Amino acid sequence: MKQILPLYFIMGSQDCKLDPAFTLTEAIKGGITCFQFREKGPGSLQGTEKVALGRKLQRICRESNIPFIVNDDIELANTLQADGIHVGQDDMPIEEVVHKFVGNIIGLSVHTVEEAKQAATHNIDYIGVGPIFPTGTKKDAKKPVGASHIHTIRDAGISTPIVGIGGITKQNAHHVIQAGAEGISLISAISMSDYPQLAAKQLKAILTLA
Ligand SMILES: Cc1ncsc1CCOP(=O)(O)O
Ligand SMILES: C=C1C=NC(C)=NC1=N
Ligand SMILES: [Mg+2]
Repeated sequence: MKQILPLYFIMGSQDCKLDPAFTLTEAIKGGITCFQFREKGPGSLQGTEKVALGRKLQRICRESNIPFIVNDDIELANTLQADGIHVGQDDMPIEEVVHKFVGNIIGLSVHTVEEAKQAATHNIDYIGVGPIFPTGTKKDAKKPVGASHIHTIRDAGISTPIVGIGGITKQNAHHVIQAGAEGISLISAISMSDYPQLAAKQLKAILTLA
C-alpha cells in the first residue's frame, strides 16, 4: 500500500476539463501512484459508454503499471478485472464486497472515527477519510472534518492505511500527510488543470517535502 497510496488520482469524464485519456496519461507522467475510475453524478457516462471509457483508462494504467481501481460498481470492477474497488458507507456492505470482488485492493470511504473503527475489523486495504477540506466536486459531500481528524483516527489506535480526500490542493496537501495519512486522493486539482502533468508533479514534490 505504501507504494500505491501517496498520490491517488480519482476521475470520471464528468470531472475532466480536457480529454480524460489525455489527462490520465499526463497525470501518470507527472507521478500519480494510483488511479480510480469514478464515473458518477451529473454528466457521467452510463452503460456501454462507461465500460468503454473504463477499458480505455485501464489500458493506459496497465501500460505504466499503475493500479486501476473502480468506484462503487462491483459488476464493472469484476468485468474489467480491476486491481481494486472503492466503496462508500452506503454502497454494498463491505463483507459482501470482500466476498464478491475478484481483485485484490479494497478501499472504503470513512467519515467518522466510529466508521474507521468498523473498517479496521474487516480486511480492508485502505480507508479514504474525508472530506478533509470543502469540495465542490462531490455534490453530497459531508461536512469537512479537517486534517486533524486523521490524527484523531490515528490516536484511536487505528493503523489502517489512510488517504485523505476532499478539496486537497498543492496549497494544503502537506497538512494531510503531516496528520498521519499515507497519501492524498483528489480529483479536481488534476482533472480540472490545463497542465495535468505539472499539477501531478507539483503535488508529488510536496509529498516528498511533507
Ligand atoms: C469523492 C469524494 N469523497 C469525498 S470528497 C470527494 C470529492 C473530491 O474531489 P476534489 O479532490 O476535487 O475535492
Ligand atoms: C469517496 C471516496 C473516498 N476515498 C477514495 C479514495 N475514493 C472515493 N471515491
Ligand atoms: Mg460510493
